[in-house]
This record gives sequence, structure tokens and C-alpha cells, in this order.
Amino acid sequence: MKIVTTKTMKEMDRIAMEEYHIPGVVLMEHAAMAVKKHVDLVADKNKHIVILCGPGNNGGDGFALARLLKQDGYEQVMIFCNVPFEKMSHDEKIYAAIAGSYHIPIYQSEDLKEVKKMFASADIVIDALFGTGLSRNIEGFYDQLILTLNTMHKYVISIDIASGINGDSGAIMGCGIQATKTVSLVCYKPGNVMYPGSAYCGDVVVEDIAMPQEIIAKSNGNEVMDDDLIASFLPKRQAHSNKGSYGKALMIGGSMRMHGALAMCAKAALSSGIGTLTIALPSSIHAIMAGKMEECMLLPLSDEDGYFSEKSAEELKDQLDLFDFVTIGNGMGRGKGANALVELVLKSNLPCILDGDALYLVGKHPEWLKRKAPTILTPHPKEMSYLSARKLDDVLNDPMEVVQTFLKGYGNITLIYKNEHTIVCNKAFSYMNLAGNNALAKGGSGDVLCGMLCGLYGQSKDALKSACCAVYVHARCADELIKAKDYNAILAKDIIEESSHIYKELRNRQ
Ligand SMILES: NC(=O)C1=CN([C@@H]2O[C@H](COP(=O)(O)OP(=O)(O)OC[C@H]3O[C@@H](n4cnc5c(N)ncnc54)[C@H](O)[C@@H]3O)[C@@H](O)[C@H]2O)[C@@H](O)CC1
Ligand SMILES: Nc1ncnc2c1ncn2[C@@H]1O[C@H](COP(=O)(O)OP(=O)(O)O)[C@@H](O)[C@H]1O
Ligand SMILES: [K+]
Repeated sequence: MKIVTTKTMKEMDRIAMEEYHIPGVVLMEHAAMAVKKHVDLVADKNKHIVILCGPGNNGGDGFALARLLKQDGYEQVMIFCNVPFEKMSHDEKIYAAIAGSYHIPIYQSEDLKEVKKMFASADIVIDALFGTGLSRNIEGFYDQLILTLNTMHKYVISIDIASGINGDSGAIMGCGIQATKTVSLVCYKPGNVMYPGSAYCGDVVVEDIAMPQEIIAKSNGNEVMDDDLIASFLPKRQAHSNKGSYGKALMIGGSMRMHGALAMCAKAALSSGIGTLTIALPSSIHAIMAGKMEECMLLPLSDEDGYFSEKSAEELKDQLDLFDFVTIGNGMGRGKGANALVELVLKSNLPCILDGDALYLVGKHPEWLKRKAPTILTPHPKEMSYLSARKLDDVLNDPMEVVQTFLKGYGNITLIYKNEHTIVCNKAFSYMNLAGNNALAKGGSGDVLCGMLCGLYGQSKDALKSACCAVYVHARCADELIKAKDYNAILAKDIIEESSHIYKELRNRQ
């Protein structure tokens, strides 16, 4: 399953119509059939269904749905449409004419009291006002209509995307319909899975509209992570192997204030299959970590006030060659010592995973990222803002644009943009994770993710696949944990424990 931008979706529609000679009304008919399935799930034939139709093909889907419902014996179907016939899209006109022939009532009004009455009588409201063609903020009567509907807490099914939501960014364009469910056509659109749009779209289901599979396969878009995809990415463990087969990792991080971040990262790496793990840490936390960690080696470096001192990079320099790759950043702080270590690591030829404070530090020296070795960055929105030197609002409003523009400037970078729906991408491929929940919105869960990534990268040495596996398994753990525990009570360490079950489940699919 893919997530495609509205531009790509329009291009797919064009190819279907012009190159595959599928008339637009055929696609529209299938769109209506797909939505009807979801009406059938919740409505009896005597329920009162109000379909709001706008000026474009989204409205056309609404008119087509009205015919199908009527045809199937739904007794109380009505359309609300304030668009004059001559201003409708070409295919919408066809279905509007058909709806007229079926004597489906088409109601038109700009009187809010009347509209409120109409909504009050509805059991289900279908939102076919705007789809991927929304091009400007919603104002005037549509704004009033939407706000009125939202106050009435009706069961609302949006077609393609909740009207008012920007299909590409999820931003609210003036106002947005609060849908119970959204039937997204052919693919997900970024706007129906990304906040705040996701909160308006309700439960999102993707339905086929007889779009040729070839067109979908060739389209540009984020692949959505699922069990089968991630099982195929999960590194295999061979009978004839030894610890050297699964990666020699150097993990650099920690400070007197934040040794927990490092410990969780290390534990997650160990539980995610790393061959050997050596932790470079400020000497002041050596004893603490030695008490916590048994399966890894410790490499204390010189310390100043509980943080790495500037000398620590010099001490580590000659030892870097002993390792296959480095993970750096967790709990290390942003001082001069940490800065020197990030510089040392990025100027080496080793593959490198950067997390936490290392992302902040490299944001001040983006030239360090111009390197050939694989580099995996794991920013949350604020860290993405440091890295890209863009405003936090820009990142939040259109992360895909910010991330892709950022990647263009560098070579071998894989980026994990962490958020409610995390994106994993490099210049050529892009994946989105829709699993997970707000139990992960707690200090420490990012450290666990970084550790999982370390363990998986060590095994496969494939940046993109290991990043996808780490993100997905991490999120699936949270989804599994909330079945038995409350969101409040799930701790980062629980994710590490749960990961064993999720790895096993995915491995059984291999
Ligand atoms: N052949 C196709 O292109 C298909 C399209 N489909 C449906 O068509 C939708 C896309 O259709 P369209 O491209 O016609 O776009 P929309 O139906 O989303 O609306 C476009 C129309 O809305 C107007 N508009 C945009 N923003 C507005 C605003 N803020 N206030 C008032 N008017 C505004 C535009 O001027 C244009 O007339 C999809 O979301 C999907 O539901 C499906 O029927 C499948 C096939
Ligand atoms: N509301 C949420 N829903 C799903 N996942 C979330 C949510 N909030 C945070 N996460 C996930 O939790 C992790 C938090 O990482 P980060 O912010 O780096 O935490 P930390 O500072 O503890 O390391 C990321 O993987 C992120 O995708
Ligand atoms: K809609």
C-alpha cells in the first residue's frame, strides 16, 4: 500500500483515463462502490443519508454514491449541493443528471438554520465536498456548513479525504470536516495520515477503484510499512555464523545527567541482535554502567564535570578502526567534548547512526554530513529543524518537502523523521509507518529506537531496511503493549522486552 501526493494521484488518474482509456466515470463509479461498502457496514436501508457534494469530482463521487444507494433500496437518500449545474466538473454533471433521473432530492440552501435541521435528521453524512482538488482556504458558506456539521457529532464518512484538509501536508485549510471514517481512494494521501489532518479523517481505510495495478506500482510515493514488508526486510540469522557476522558496534554517549538514555539504547541494541557492542562513555559513569550492563564492553573516555571532555576524541581516534560502525548521541550533551566526538566519527569512513544531541551538534556543522559512508539520522521535528535550518513550523507543516529538500544536499544519508507517523527515506525510497501510539511519546522511547536500529543495522548493514525494521518493530511493540497496559504505564524498557515477541512474529513470516 502506498501514500501518494495529490499531484501523483492526479497523474495516476490521468494515465488511467488517457493511456489506459478508462473513462473517468468508470473510476468514479468504483469510488462510489467502495464508499457504499462502508455505508452498508453501518446503515440499514431506512436510515437517513445526507450526501454533501462540492464542485469537483469528489462531489461527483457523492452523486454516484447517491445513485448506488437508491438502486440498492436505501429509502432516504438526499443530496446537499450548492453548486450550479454549469459549474460542476464534467463527470460530476453526468452523475448529477443521473441522480436527478432517479428523483433523488437535491437540496440547495445558504440558510444555516435549514442546514442544521437537515443535519439533525441525518443518520449518516457523506462528505463529498472537496477531495484532492482543494486549492485554497475554505471560506464563506462552506466554512459555516462545516463548522455546523462538526458541532452535531454525526457519523460522517469522508470520501478520499476530510474536506478542508490539505491532501499533501495534513494542514487545515481554514476549517475541516470532522469525519468518523475516511475512505481514501487507491492510496493513502499524506494529508489523511499526518497530523492534524489525521485527527480530522477519523479511521482511514484505503479502497481500490479499479486503478490498474501497473499504474500504482510505477507511481512515486511512500510505501506504507506492514508486517509482510518488514518481515522481508528483517535480517536473517544463519546457522553458520558467529558474533562477527552480526556487527561490531561502537556506541558513544551518556553523561552523569543522562546515563539512562545510553543504557536503554544499549539494551535495545543487545535485544535486537547486535554481534558485539562496545560503549564509549565519560569515565564518571563507568561504574554505573558497569552495574547495569553485562553483555557489552565499556570504553571509558576522559570526563569533565560528568560529560565527555575535549580530550576524549583524541583518546578514541586510534580505536575507531576496531569497529564496523558507530552509534553516537544518546544522552551525551552538547558540550565541546561531544562536539569533538561527533566530528571525529563523521570524518571517519565508518557508517554512522546519529541520534539525540549528535543531531543538534551536526546541525551546526552540516558540512560534516558530506561523507561517502552510510549515515543514518533519526531526528524528531525539532531536530529536523536544526538539521535543515528550517523553522519548526515549516517542518511540521510539510515534513516531506523539508526532508526531501534536505536529502538533496547530501550523499549517502538515510533519514528517520520521527513523529506520530514516522517517515524513513533516502533520496530514492520513502516509507511511512502508521503503527504505534502515544505511549511512545515519552522520554527514552527514541533511545530505544536508536538501539534497535543499531542492532538491526549491525546485522544487515542495510541502512534503509534496518531503519524501516527498527521503526516498525518499535511501533508495533507499543501497539501490542496497549492491549494489556494503559498508555500511561508503558515505559521505554517495556518496548525492549516486547520486541522479542514482535521479532518472533515477523520472523515466522519469513
Ligand atoms: N478521474 C478522477 O480524477 C477521479 C477523481 N476522483 C475524486 O475526485 C477528487 C478530485 O477531484 P477534483 O480534482 O475535481 O477536485 P475536488 O473535487 O476536490 O474539488 C475541486 C473543485 O473545488 C474547487 N475548490 C478548491 N478549493 C476550494 C475552496 N477552498 N472553496 C471552494 N471551492 C474550492 C476548485 O475550484 C474545483 O472546482 C478526488 O479526491 C476523488 O474523490 C474519483 O472520482 C476517482 C476518479
Ligand atoms: N503520539 C505518538 N504516536 C506514535 N509514536 C510516537 C508518538 N510520539 C512519539 N512517538 C515515537 O516515539 C519516539 C520518540 O523519540 P524521541 O522524541 O527521540 O524520544 P527521546 O527524546 O525519548 O529519545 C519516536 O520513535 C516517535 O516516532
Ligand atoms: K471529501
